[in-house]
Amino acid sequence: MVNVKFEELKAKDHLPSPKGMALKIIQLTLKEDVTTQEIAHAIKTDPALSGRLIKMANVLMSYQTRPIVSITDAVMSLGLSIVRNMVLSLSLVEGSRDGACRKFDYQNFWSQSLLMAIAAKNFVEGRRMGAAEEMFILGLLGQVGSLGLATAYPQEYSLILEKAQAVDTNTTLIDLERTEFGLDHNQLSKEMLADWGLPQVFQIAVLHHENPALSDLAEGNRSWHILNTLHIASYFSKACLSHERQRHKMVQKLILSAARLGLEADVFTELGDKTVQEWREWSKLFGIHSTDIPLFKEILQAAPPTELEIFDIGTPGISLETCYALRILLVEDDYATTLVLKLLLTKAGHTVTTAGDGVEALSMLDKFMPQLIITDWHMPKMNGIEFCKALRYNELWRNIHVFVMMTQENSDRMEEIFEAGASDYLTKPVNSKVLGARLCVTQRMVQLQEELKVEHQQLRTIAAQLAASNQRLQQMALTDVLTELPNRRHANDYLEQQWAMAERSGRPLSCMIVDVDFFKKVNDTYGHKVGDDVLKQVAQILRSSARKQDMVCRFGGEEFLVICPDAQAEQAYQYAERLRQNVAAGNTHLNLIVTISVGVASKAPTLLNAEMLLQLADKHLFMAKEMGRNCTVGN
Ligand SMILES: Nc1nc2c(ncn2[C@@H]2O[C@H](COP(=O)(O)OP(=O)(O)OP(=O)(O)O)[C@@H](O)[C@H]2O)c(=O)[nH]1
Repeated sequence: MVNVKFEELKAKDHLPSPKGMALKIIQLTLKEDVTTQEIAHAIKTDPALSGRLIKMANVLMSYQTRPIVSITDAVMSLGLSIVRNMVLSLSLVEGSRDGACRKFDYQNFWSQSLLMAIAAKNFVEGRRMGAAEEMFILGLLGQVGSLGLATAYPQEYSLILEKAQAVDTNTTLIDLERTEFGLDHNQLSKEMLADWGLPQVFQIAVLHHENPALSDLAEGNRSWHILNTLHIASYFSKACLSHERQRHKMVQKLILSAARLGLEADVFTELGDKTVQEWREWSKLFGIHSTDIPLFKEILQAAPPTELEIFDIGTPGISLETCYALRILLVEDDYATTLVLKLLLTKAGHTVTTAGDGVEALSMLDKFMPQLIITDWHMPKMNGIEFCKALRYNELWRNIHVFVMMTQENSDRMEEIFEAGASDYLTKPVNSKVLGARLCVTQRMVQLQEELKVEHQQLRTIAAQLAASNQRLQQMALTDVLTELPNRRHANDYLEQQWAMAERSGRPLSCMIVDVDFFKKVNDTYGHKVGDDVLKQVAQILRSSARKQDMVCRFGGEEFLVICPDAQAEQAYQYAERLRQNVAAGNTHLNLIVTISVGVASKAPTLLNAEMLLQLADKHLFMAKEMGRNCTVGN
């Protein structure tokens, strides 16, 4: 449809096109077997064109030390295709300085196109991304469709421009053009470039340069860079030629859009001023007007970009998906790059904090513990490599994931960043798809780390609970439930231990078996419950009467065993007597008179083991019972 419309316009010869000698030269360049001499000869037949071409070649090739003095020289230095496009551009400018469209400002059109051309050339030079001479031509012809509409439909386009200016939005102009002519100025530019034989990548760039988000070019490839450079160059030219208040706002956005292409704020500011200066010089060459524009540094000082404004920079679409939001610390000295990256990451759902250099970043780590740090390589005070090393030397920070951002030129020094401890790298300008992919891997790793941490914590809690319940179980296994005294098993173990120690050290050891007298009677008379209470009270008296190092145990039924380390027979006997008297004097349940009989045994050479010591104590207990109870029998 668009193509049909274009063919119609072309057939009627209504579009601006190279005329006369220029047309002949262009046709000549399309011949496969054409020689440099033939082209040079053809150009020379038009002295005015030759003069402009040599001037233009010298300005474009200003980085060459040797000036271009002849047409042959120009064709040799610039190549056939660039010379051809230069002839085309010069011829168009020459042939369309004014026209019949009343509302179309022809002077301003070429003035802005020239500014766009120089900007495109300089922005590409600044990043070494492509042929600057080609970008110049692309910039110059980038809006040629508007001139085309003004030439083909002077009256109708005048009315449309009037209507569009009333609402003052570009979308409206495009809509009006489509409705009125069946194609808009960008579509017409594309068709005209295609007709003149300019490469397809240029055609796509002019078609989408006002809104690059509409193209489906893969971010980061050459075509994407050409399109976005043209977009910024176009926006730059509009900003420069707009009113002061409007310009301030546009420059802020411009700085941030340029950062997306890897042009840091300082570099971009310098390039901007250089472009304006060159524009004034070039304007003389093309015979078109230029105006005074303040230095970009001054514009920015008056209104630096703020975080709020970054949400409206109209940069190419971003496709970062977040499955797991990360805490990210961004360390970068260029504020424009910082703002743009922060926007990318925040939009993707991550929490982002920023630092201007490594020293500031380190001082922030105690308060903001990031899961990922994205740091620039080149920074003042402490560069990215030193920063990485500082992180890896610290116990608390060594597990933080770190991406180091590097320029294309640094890519051969990549091993340095990994040696310093970086987890990964990003090439500037950061490609949002690459960043998204790297983040996805980091998100998965951080998520696993966090899950592991939780699992470890749960395991530690379970282990602590197990240890506590084991201890309780062990305690229960060794404790008598009724009296809460160590039980017979515990008593036997302890006695064995003490026996072994006494054997080794030669120190004394005694034990005593305590038995409640006539206990059956208590049970029979008062019942089992009262019997239990009496046993508990006797246990209590025995425990409170014992020395620190003695162990009082329930040995079974109404029998207790008291193990007395470091006690001679004599001492043990006295101690047993004291126990017996305390029990007899104790206030027991229902004022019952409770007495005990005690059999004491002390370690002696005739006793070979703990078992024999116990047997002796039991024998003495039996004797005490025989003697009428409530008494003590010892060695
Ligand atoms: N209430 C209660 N009685 C118990 C417990 N363990 C053993 N007995 C009782 O203690 C009594 C011990 O009786 P005997 O062995 O005949 O001895 P005794 O009546 O104390 O007489 P002598 O030891 O000869 O003075 C038995 O009736 C057992 O049932 C217990 O945990 N609680």
